[in-house]
Order: sequence, then structure tokens, then C-alpha cells
Amino acid sequence: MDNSELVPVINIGLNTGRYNFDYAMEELKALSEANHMNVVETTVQNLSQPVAGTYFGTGKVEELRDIVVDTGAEIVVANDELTPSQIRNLEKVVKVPVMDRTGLILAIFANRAQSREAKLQVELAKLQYQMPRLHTAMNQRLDQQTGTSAGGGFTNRGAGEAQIELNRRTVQRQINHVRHELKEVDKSATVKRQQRERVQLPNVALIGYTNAGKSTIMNELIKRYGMNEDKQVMVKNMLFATLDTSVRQLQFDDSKKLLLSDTVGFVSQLPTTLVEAFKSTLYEAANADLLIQVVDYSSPNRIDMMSTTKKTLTEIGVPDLPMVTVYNKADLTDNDYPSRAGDEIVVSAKDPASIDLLVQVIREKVFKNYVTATFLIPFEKGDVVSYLNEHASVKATDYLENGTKIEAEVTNVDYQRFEQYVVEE
Ligand SMILES: Nc1nc2c(ncn2[C@@H]2O[C@H](COP(=O)(O)OP(=O)(O)OP(=O)(O)O)[C@@H](O)[C@H]2O)c(=O)[nH]1
Ligand SMILES: [Mg+2]
Repeated sequence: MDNSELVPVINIGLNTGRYNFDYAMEELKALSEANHMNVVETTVQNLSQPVAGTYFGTGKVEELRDIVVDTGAEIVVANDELTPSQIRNLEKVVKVPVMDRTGLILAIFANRAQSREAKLQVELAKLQYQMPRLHTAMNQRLDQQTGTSAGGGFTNRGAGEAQIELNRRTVQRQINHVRHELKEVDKSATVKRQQRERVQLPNVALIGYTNAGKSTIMNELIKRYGMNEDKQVMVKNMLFATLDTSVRQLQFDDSKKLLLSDTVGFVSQLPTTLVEAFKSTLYEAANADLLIQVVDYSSPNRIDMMSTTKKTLTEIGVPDLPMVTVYNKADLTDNDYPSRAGDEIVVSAKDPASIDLLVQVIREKVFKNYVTATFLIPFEKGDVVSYLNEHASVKATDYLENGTKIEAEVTNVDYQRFEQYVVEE
């Protein structure tokens, strides 16, 4: 896409000195680009806190108006979440729609959502965000951008109170409707989860900042160990390529299996409405036996990205789980790869030796509770024999007159289950 197809925008931010401001502004630029915008100018102000009515101070707002005129920017994008009146007051002066960080992330999510559940979750978050902002110019813009009709089709600018009240009621009805549909979707998702849990395989989740390479790694693993190769997941060089959790089963050469899930990428200051929306999507991560944190090792912001990931995990209620850190994209750095230091590895997703190392680390972590034992299973217990053939790593089978003798490596749980058949060597 060349620049002429992109919407020219101005990024604005308040440096309150409280967090890594430069990183946040860089991220805002990346988010803007992910939303088909071209950042033509960035304007910041140092203030200990936002001005209640207008975010920026009066003089700075006037200056912003001039910059809008000079650059021909069509939208102003603020680094923070603004109050509805801040948006409205700013719009009055700068005379173009003002979008805040939350609105921007919502617009990206709305464009990326694929599955019905993700679409509904984003729709709900968007409606909740729009509710108090129905009278802003940006509200209409968000509707146009996301191509949905929610709350659209009416003129909000200068609309009378009665009209706004009517719109509010429409949006409330839509919220109720989406909530209801989500409940239905959730029921079938719960059934799927329960089916998976019954299988009792170790659950490994890829997590981390958006664009780190989670889906690429997932696909490399599926290619080698997937049960059916065509089920690849989407990889794209853009923020939030993955909005849904996809779960795949992997089986290694010794027939040990695990479930691997790919998850939505994180970004700093993820709006609360979206954190809520994605809790169920991140269920897999919350219930994992092992987290694989993927980090873009080539990014100068990797330290901040890692703390963002850590913070988000806490926010969505993921407990302290065993974690392996994968410094990916080492091919774009001067570092040697693959290499390992304890639970941290340096890799490049497309490098086969890197994937070998990753698999080795994962196997060490999730299969550590395996034991090798010899079972003698009576012939009438054919189901136990087929279970072991299916779920355990069978090393030897011998047909004796009093049953089938199987030497196999099994999980602790399976060992206890079939302990009655264990025989001494
Ligand atoms: N050079 C290089 N590029 C990589 C590597 N791994 C992934 N990429 C590229 O990085 C981009 C993002 O990869 P994805 O796998 O989609 O990233 P993700 O973490 O799933 O991103 P989200 O789904 O947005 O959270 C793609 O263009 C990949 O081709 C790597 O090891 N080296
Ligand atoms: Mg992805």
C-alpha cells in the first residue's frame, strides 16, 4: 500500500514522566500504521497530568489546530484514553475527528476479528466504549472504519438531546443482544474445552507481545509434529494478526503428545473493556502447564514488551506458571543462535536447529513427570492396551499366555491409573 491510500494522521501524547513515554509513542505509531494510517506529525506536551477539559493545554490545542491545517491530517490520535468531553472539546478546536488509544485498538481489533466469538467480543467492547461517546465525531468514524452499523446511520454532531437518548437506547439494545449471543457461543466453546481436558494432555501456550513471531513458531511446530498439516495459523507482519486462540495437538516421534495454543498478542495499555473481552480467549493460556513467552529479540523495545506481557498476564488473571522465554528473530541481530541459558533460548523461527532446541526445552518441561514401567494386561482388558498404544510411548510389546506385556513410558497420572497391572522386570 503506498502512502496515498493511507489516512494522514497526527499522533499526540502527554509526557507525564510516569512511564516509558518514548516507547508508548512508538507503539502508538505502529498501532496507527496497523490501522491504515500514515503518521505525518507527532506532537507532545510535557504536563504532570491531562487538562481536564481538553487533554492538552489551551495554547497547545491552538498549535495542534495549525498543524492539522498545515499537514492536511484527517484525524488526531491521542496516546491515552480520553474522556468523552475531552474528545468533543478537542474536536471543536481542531475541526477533525479525535481518536484515542482505546478507539484505535478497537478499530484494529474490529478489522482483524475472524471467528464469531472474537467478532462478538470486539463488538461488545466497541459498543461499551461508544455509549458515552455518541456525540463525538469520532464515533461515526469508528463505525465507518469498522464497517459495522452499530449506532450508525444517524448524525451525532449537533444531534439534539432527544436524538442522543434514542441512540443510547439503540446501543443498549445492541449490547444486550451481543451479550446474549456471546453466551450461546461460550456454551459451545466450553464443550470443546471440556473435550480437550478429558484427553488430559499437557497444555502449552505461546504468549507474548504482538508481532513477536508466536504464530510462525506455532506453524513450524505444526509442520513437523502436527496431526494434520493443513491446519496452519495465520502469520502476518502486522500488529494483532492473531485474535483468537487456536489449539493444535502435537505428537513427537516417541508418540508423546501435547496441546499447543497460539494466543492474541499483547500491547501496552490494553483497554480494560478489551481485557475483559479477551479473558475467555486467553483461557488456554491461563490453564496452561507451560507458557512460552515469545520475544522479538531484534526490537529495541523488547524489555518494555516483556514487562507489558507480564503486566497483562496479571491483569487477565493468569497465575504464576512455569515459563520458557524464547528470544526470537535472532537472525535480525548479531547474536549466535540457537543458544540456551537455563529456561531462556535465543532462536530464529525459520531455522530448523532452533525449532529442535525449542522442542527439547518444551519436552524437558512438560514430560518430566513421566515414568517407565512394564505392565501385564489381561487379554480381556483390550481397551487398556489400546489406550497405552494411543497415549503412551510404547517401547516393547510381548504376547504372553496370561496377557499382553507392554513396556511403556507413561504420565504419572496414567501410571497410577494402571498400577494394578504393573509387573516387576
Ligand atoms: N526475520 C524473522 N522474522 C520472523 C521470525 N519469526 C517471525 N517473523 C516474522 O514476524 C512477523 C510476525 O510474525 P507472527 O508469527 O505473525 O507474529 P505473532 O506473534 O503471531 O503476532 P500477533 O498474532 O500479531 O500477536 C511475520 O512477518 C513473520 O514472518 C524470525 O525468527 N525471523
Ligand atoms: Mg499470531
